[in-house]
Amino acid sequence: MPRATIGVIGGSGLYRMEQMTEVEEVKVKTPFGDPSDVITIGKVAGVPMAFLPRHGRGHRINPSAIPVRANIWALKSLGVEWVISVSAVGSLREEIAPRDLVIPDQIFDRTKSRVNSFFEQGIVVHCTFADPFCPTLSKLLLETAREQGDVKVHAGGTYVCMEGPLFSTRAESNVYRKLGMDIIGMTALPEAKLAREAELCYAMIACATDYDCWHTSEESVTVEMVINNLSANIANAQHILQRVAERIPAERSHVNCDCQHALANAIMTDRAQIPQAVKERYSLLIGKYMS
Ligand SMILES: CSC[C@H]1O[C@H](OP(=O)(O)O)[C@H](O)[C@@H]1O
Ligand SMILES: Nc1ncnc2[nH]cnc12
Repeated sequence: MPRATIGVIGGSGLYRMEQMTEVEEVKVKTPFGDPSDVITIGKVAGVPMAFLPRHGRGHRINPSAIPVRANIWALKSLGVEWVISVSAVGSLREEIAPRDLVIPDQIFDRTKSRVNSFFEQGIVVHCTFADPFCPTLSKLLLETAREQGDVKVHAGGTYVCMEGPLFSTRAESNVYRKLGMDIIGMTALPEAKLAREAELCYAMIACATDYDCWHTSEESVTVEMVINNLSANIANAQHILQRVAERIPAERSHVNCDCQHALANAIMTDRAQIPQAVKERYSLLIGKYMS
């Protein structure tokens, strides 16, 4: 299997990495079923990168049905340490206009029916999740995005993750604004949680495509609106991915961030009481903590 330390999860509008060379397609099997699609591994700006479209090519998978555990597990098993999510979002702020980019720093959970953890039975794990995005990777994305010049980039912001697939009501949209949320989407969770449990550094390029439905002088969000604004957004995001690839440290162990040690103090269960079968099932994630 080819390997890469950088993984990109493409959202709405990003189903392939056009600038990737030496491309190989890999089908990864995981204990949690098949990922959303084959993973393409190749080089971007000479740097190995893995790419997975979260809704599958052709946008076949609903936000609530994305096999997120399989996606994150598959990336981890290919050697990925850094995950960049590209996501379409609605704006809940006047100053975040459609086609702007946001590098968010917080998430608020409004999902209802999602599996949020790898760990089911036989082991109890509580990871710290106060800061859901990796500060190191977010800073790199922000600096790189700011060099784009022709696009407005917002530093930080709270992404409210709704269940979907319908967009919000106007009442919900207004409440999110009052609560201090900045952008809205349907996919950051459980992706960010599972990335944390897998000790991956996870950050997001959020592409604002619409003003959701709170804005009194703009039309309420439609898929057509999202698609029209996405093409410009995705072109910008692809440039950023190309530039950031060269800047991501080759050796993550030299970086001062907690993501890579997320399980170090999180496993509650007495090691002697974790069944051998559970240790083996999760060895990709917990193996280094079991000896
Ligand atoms: C097509 S608009 C709604 C859709 O777009 C976003 O997806 P992603 O985060 O994968 O770019 C949003 O979360 C919804 O899934
Ligand atoms: N307004 C919106 N609500 C939820 N997800 C979105 N993705 C893009 N725009 C969105």
